[in-house]
Amino acid sequence: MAKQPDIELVSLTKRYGETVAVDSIGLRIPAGSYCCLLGPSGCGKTTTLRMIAGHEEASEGDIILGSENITGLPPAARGTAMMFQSYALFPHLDCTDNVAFSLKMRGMDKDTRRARAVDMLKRVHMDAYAGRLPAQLSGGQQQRVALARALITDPQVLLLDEPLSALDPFLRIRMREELKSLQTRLGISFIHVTHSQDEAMALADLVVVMNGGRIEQAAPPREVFNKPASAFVAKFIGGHNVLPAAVARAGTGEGPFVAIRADRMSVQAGTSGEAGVTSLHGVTRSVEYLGSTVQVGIDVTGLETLSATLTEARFDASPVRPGEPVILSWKPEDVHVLGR
Ligand SMILES: Nc1ncnc2c1ncn2[C@@H]1O[C@H](COP(=O)(O)OP(=O)(O)OP(=O)(O)O)[C@@H](O)[C@H]1O
Repeated sequence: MAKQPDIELVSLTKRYGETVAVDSIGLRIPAGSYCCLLGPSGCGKTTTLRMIAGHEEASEGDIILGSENITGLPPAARGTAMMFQSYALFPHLDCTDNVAFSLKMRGMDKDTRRARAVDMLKRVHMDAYAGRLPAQLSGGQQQRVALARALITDPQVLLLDEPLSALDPFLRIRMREELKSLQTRLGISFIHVTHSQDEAMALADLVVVMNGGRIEQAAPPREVFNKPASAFVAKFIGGHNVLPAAVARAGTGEGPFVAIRADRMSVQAGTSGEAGVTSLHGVTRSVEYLGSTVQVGIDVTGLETLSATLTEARFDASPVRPGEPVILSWKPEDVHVLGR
């Protein structure tokens, strides 16, 4: 296989009038990565993706693929392909012709392009449906055809904008696994926009957390979870309590906040004893049974509601009820000082 290229964004910016949708971002995506752009609505994920695809002109900055600056190239000349939502399939064309469409545009003869389309349909396990119209397929099957249609041009980078959002939860997880295995088999980079933390954590080699047009953190999923760079990342990723450093007595001058994983918290009923360096008095607000874990919400005066995620066994050994006073504690080594 030819060496796949890295993709690099250099001071990439997009302005719409007064609105700065993407604010001078810098990012290197190593060849063969599964990269997820993650963030809340309006943070600039889609605009970034569309600039990489060439569907949106950059206001400033560069997009480099391997050694080539592709910033000014038209979409079809970039070596990228965008997977559009399944409803963008042509309703009057069967799966084979939908997938072969861009090859037709490139002037490839009918037999060759249909053979290549069927080959691509095989890769996404849809060759048995090659002669069906999109309306005769389930949502998940349509997604696979849309995927084959994007991959038929042999892109070096596949761009996906919320590809799983229209699917039901069961199918979403199945398609998620298929996307990952397809990316691994093809060995090309996928850049996937999502607002789902779970999706990004499950799929990505590189999670890029965006906020207000900027990149808050770009790192492998475990690093984002265990060492969030900022209070925003810790809160957005979830599973953390963000506390003022002074409250956690961790005021080291490095940042105003600390994060402590919710599954590293202990909860004890009662009020006895002083709140120490690693504990706080609070009142149980909620107890949610989630199957293998129990989520306990705790109100502490002056702070946002904190949470503790306990295994069912730990909870059962020392159960607490809503309204009950509790002591919430943690180990000093579980305190992660946030940079900002
Ligand atoms: N064509 C446009 N004209 C003006 N403003 C735009 C345009 N497209 C996007 N924006 C603005 O740019 C910002 C980033 O939008 P973008 O669609 O990239 O966000 P997003 O993170 O993908 O959000 P979502 O998850 O809701 O799709 C938003 O403030 C949005 O209102």
